[in-house]
Amino acid sequence: MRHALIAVLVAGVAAIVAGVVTNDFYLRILFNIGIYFLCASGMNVLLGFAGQKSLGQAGLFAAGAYGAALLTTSAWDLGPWTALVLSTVIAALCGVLIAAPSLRVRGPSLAMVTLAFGIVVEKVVTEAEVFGGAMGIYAIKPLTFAGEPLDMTGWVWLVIALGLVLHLLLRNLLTGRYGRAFLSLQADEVASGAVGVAVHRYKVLAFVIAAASCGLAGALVAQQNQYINSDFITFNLSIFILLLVLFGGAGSLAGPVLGAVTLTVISAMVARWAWIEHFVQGALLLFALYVMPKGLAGVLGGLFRARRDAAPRRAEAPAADARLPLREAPAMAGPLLSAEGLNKAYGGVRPARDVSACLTPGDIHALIGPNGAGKSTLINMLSGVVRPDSGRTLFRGEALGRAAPHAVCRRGIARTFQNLRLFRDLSVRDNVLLGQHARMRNGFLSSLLGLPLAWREERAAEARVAEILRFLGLSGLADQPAGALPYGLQRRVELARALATEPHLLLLDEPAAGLNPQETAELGQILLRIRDQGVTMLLVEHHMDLVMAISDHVIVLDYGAVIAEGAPAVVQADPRVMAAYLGTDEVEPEEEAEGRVAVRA
Ligand SMILES: Nc1ncnc2c1ncn2[C@@H]1O[C@H](COP(=O)(O)OP(=O)(O)OP(=O)(O)O)[C@@H](O)[C@H]1O
Repeated sequence: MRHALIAVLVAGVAAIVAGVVTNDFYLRILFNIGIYFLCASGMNVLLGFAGQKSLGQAGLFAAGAYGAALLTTSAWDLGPWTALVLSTVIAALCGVLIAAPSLRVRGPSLAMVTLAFGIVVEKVVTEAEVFGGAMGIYAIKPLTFAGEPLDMTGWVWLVIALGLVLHLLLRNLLTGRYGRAFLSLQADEVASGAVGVAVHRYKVLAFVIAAASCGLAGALVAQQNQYINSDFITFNLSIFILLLVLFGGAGSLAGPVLGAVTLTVISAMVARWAWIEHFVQGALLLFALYVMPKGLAGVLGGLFRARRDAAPRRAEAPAADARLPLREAPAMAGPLLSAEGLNKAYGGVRPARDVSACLTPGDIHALIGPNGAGKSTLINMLSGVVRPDSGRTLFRGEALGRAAPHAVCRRGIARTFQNLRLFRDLSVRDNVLLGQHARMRNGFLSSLLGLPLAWREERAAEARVAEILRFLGLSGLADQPAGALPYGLQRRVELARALATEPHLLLLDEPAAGLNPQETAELGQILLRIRDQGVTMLLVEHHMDLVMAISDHVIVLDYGAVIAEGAPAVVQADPRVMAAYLGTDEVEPEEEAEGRVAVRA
């Protein structure tokens, strides 16, 4: 509520200023601030939250502007308000178009593709007859109120009102489930999919939001000016929109307003010297990138934030009475998971050769084998990160097929990674809340509108996360950035995040890697408690003491094939296992006869 009140207050003050000012030049500056704020708000979702770099926003601005122009001047002859809505929708659809490459390319390549989109649109609107060529389109219908076209003050009030509504809607969206999902995309797409975020869908959504807000701004500009031509649609505009977000503070809710106000005023001040305007923009971009990586919002936030006491960096003892949240599921007979004849080859390397395995529910299964045996590859195939070349996996009796990682997670398989994949800049709580992503029922509209369902789901997820943190002794660290914790605790946070998906099956890829002996022993106790609460586990581990102490069933891989499996003691005594670990094909007959073969890591 406090945030909403401040936003209403700022908008109210701006509206009063607009009501008092009579000078058309100043009113136009206020109008431009509103227009750039709309562009920056959407772009902030795309760049600041989802981390997708787009240099083609001018093309989306054009989609809105020319959409409004054509809809009100051509044979359609629609009313200006209808045209405003439809042109925003057209721009949003164009957003889907430029989102498509983002599903295949990333980083600089994506920036290049979006840049090309902007250039193509610029050329098309300059050359094509339907867009009026270089002359553009005239006599666009302006918006009206009570039958009268809006005057300049009316236009400013309108953009303030639209800006306020957009800000409050995006604030609802970004402070909950959707905002966390966007941030997870920016941090690590693989981990994002593994916690149940539909990576492609969320990328497209971020592009659509940015496109719709830019298109809305474009349509408003066309309707206010009552004409549009290709001079509006320049590469410079795309850079300016990017700069608005970077300078204001990417990923901050206050960033767009700070960027829009500062840069519009600076632009207006230097506008009379066109050559200086571009120079100033370039200099500001460099300044923002090098001196204030978090933009103005970051600088101001640093000034006003009270100094925090040195944060505790130690976990407390796990709470014995804490209960993990578990998903309801009908009881089933038979194995929880069975892999049948899985094969995978990377060129000449074959990390999976006809691998079959059966995981009974309620047990800790260990997957061991020498380095390069194919353990991680098997975990990757079971979690949807890697597609097997052949074979199939049945989970709870149903084939996993070619399910993507987020879909596998939704079915009840969670995982951790050999090389930690935490969302390092997010707090421990947010990391674990991301684990709850697929368990929450609030969709896009209820989140955007801040409906009670969204609040209820958020509160319920927070309560479940608090219980998981208690279970693992991490409650005192909930507000710490995950990346700032000692390594052993980061491993525990990753485990907490996986548990928050409420899995039936937990795949743990070397959870004890990098832990000291005491931490390894504590981990063993935690895994036993997790099993006792009903979660089945498949554990890849090199620490044989841990494996032998806690596993109910051990599978041994060598050169991508299962060479032994069974109870720990049986596997320990298997000569083939010994041979695999020692790198020999032979085992001394008397050793085998005496059962003296021990597995060593
Ligand atoms: N994406 C890939 N491209 C090419 N080769 C790969 C790929 N992923 C794995 N491999 C190869 O497959 C083999 C098995 O790798 P994998 O990581 O599954 O083994 P591992 O048993 O988990 O090993 P470690 O215990 O060292 O982690 C290795 O030779 C590895 O180099």
